[in-house]
Amino acid sequence: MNSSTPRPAKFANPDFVAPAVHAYVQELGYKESPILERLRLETANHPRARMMGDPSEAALFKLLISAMNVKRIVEVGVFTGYTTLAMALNLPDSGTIVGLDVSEEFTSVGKPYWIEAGVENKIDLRLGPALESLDKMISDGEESTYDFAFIDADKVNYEGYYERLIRLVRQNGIIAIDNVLWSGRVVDPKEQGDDTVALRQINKLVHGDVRVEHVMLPFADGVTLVRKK
Ligand SMILES: C[S@@+](CC[C@H](N)C(=O)[O-])C[C@H]1O[C@@H](n2cnc3c(N)ncnc32)[C@H](O)[C@@H]1O
Repeated sequence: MNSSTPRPAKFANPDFVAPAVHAYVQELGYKESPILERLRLETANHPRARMMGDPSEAALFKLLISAMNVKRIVEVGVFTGYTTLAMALNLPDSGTIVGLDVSEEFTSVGKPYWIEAGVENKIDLRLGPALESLDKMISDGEESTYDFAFIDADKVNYEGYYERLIRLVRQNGIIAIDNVLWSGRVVDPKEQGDDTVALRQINKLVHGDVRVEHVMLPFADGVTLVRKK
C-alpha cells in the first residue's frame, strides 16, 4: 500500500468513538512505515490478532520517545512485537528496549521484522513471567534507570507491574498503561470480570497516587500516561 492509499479501518471501533471519527483518525491521524504495516498485516492473520496494540498508540509512543530523548524502555507484553518495533525504530543506536513476555511463539513472529529493520540489537527480549523479570531488574540495581515503560500484558497483574515500574523509571520518566477503558467496560457496573475489576483498580490507584502526574487519553482502548514526579 502506498502512502496515498487510505489505510483500511482495521481496528475495532471503540464504543466511545463515533465510527466516522474513528475512520478519519485511522486515515489521517498518524503515519505508519511500510515495515510496521507488513508486521501489522501478518499479525492480523494471527488467531490472537486482537491483542495487538492500536497503531495510533504506537505512533504516540514513537513520537514521545524521540521528543523525550528516550534511551531505555521496558515493555511488559510484546505479543508479535509491533509496538516493540515501533519504539525501537525511534530509539538511538545506543538505546535499549527490554521486552517482557511469556510466549516464544508470539514473539517469534516479530523477530524477522526486527532484524530486517536493523533494530534487533536494541531489543532485549526476556521470556518468562513479567513480575519475575521486573523483580530481577530491581535486584540487579536498575532502579530509576528507565525513561519509558509500557504496560500491556495480563490485566490482573497491572498493579504489580505498575508498582515495580514506578521504581525502575527515573524521575520525569513515563509509564504508559494500555486498555484502561477496556472497550468501555470499566464504566458498566454489570461487568465484574477479573480483568475489568483489575483495570478499575489500577485507574483508581493512579488517580490517587501522589508520586505521579497522569492523564487518561480516551483513544485506542484508553491509554493513561503517567509521569513519575
Ligand atoms: C496485549 S498483548 C501485547 C501487545 C503488544 N504490546 C502490541 O501492542 O502489539 C499481551 C502480551 O502479554 C503477554 N503476557 C501475558 N501474561 C504475561 C505475564 N504474566 N508475563 C509476561 N507476559 C505476559 C502475552 O503473551 C501477550 O503476548
